[in-house]
Amino acid sequence: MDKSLLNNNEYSWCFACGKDNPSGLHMRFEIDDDKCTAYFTPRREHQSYPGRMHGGLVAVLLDEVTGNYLFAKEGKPSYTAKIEIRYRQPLAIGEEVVCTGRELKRKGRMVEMQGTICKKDGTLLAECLSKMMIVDETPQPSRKLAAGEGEEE
Ligand SMILES: CCCCCCCCCC(=O)SCCNC(=O)CCNC(=O)[C@H](O)C(C)(C)COP(=O)(O)OP(=O)(O)OC[C@H]1O[C@@H](n2cnc3c(N)ncnc32)[C@H](O)[C@@H]1OP(=O)(O)O
Repeated sequence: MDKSLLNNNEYSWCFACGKDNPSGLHMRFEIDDDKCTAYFTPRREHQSYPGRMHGGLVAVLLDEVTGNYLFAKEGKPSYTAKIEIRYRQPLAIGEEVVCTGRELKRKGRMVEMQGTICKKDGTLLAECLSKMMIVDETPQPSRKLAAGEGEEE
């Protein structure tokens, strides 16, 4: 993959992985031939009921680790068209988890992905099956965001 893509300012505000997003999760990834891996420790601000990560944010982890695999492999964006999640056990606040995204199969631009989140001992906490549509968008040229851009008045 062209690593400059990840430094492109157009992508650096992604809620899950953008380095410039102060409210984001700041996920980081390792890309192998057949999978993408991310390590993440939920913090208190990610909580729903006491001690457990919000389910919507668990979905973000799964969506991102699968989407990032394709982003790295294809060098262009893919949009989530469908995602189905099985929440098996809570993600505990303060306990690191391992997120993994893999491609299952593809037909044309539509790719079926599998995502998992496990404890470090391998216990499965959550998993997803998703469909992602690869789009033929050339990444936008990198540009410096003007101060305050994207913020509400
Ligand atoms: C910074 C780096 C970050 C990297 C990681 C990112 C991870 C996060 C990803 C996201 O958050 S993406 C944002 C959330 N998702 C969206 O905003 C997607 C919104 N939906 C769309 O934009 C469009 O619906 C979509 C691009 C998914 C598809 O539109 P298209 O115009 O390209 O396709 P079209 O609707 O013409 O359908 C093409 C084919 O796909 C099929 N299809 C479309 N959606 C489907 C679906 N959901 N399930 C099954 N099939 C589907 C459709 O039936 C059709 O089949 P046929 O070719 O056989 O006719």
